[in-house]
Amino acid sequence: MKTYEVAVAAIVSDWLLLCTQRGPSQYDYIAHKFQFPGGTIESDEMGSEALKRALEKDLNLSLEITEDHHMMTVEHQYPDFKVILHVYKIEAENVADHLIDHIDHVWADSGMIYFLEWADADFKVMNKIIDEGLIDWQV
Ligand SMILES: Nc1nc2c([nH]c(=O)n2[C@H]2C[C@H](O)[C@@H](COP(=O)(O)OP(=O)(O)OP(=O)(O)O)O2)c(=O)[nH]1
Repeated sequence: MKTYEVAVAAIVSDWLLLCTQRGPSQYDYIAHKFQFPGGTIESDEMGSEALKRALEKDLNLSLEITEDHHMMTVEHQYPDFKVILHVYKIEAENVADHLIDHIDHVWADSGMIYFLEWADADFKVMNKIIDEGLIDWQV
């Protein structure tokens, strides 16, 4: 079964998390789910390089990302493939994102985050973001 290594970003700005919504997919358990922005790591790339490339391509977002930003790695088995998500934590101000490859996005606080329909692999990451107090409740 195929395994994808994916570099994704937990982008936090002003105590809110950037959550992006995928478009259609051949797999209904992935289609239209919320996810962290990012992309598949090519064989000759570091995760941080793949992530920088994906954010520029998908969000027109240029950010300084190094391996020092690596926060955690999680694995998840979907019915048809496995993903290994390498998660990078990016704290930035005035992030101006422009959706190119997603159908919607939300800057979520810790109250809203669990109301979104996430890709299953992402739940462990969200729990860590909440545990670490990276995002806040907004009134
Ligand atoms: N980007 C991203 N992918 C995720 C997340 N969670 C998760 O299970 N995935 C899965 C969905 C995809 O099957 C796989 C690869 O992600 P990808 O962004 O490269 O997806 P894709 O198949 O649309 O690839 P591409 O055409 O954009 O290159 O990882 C997540 O939080 N962010």
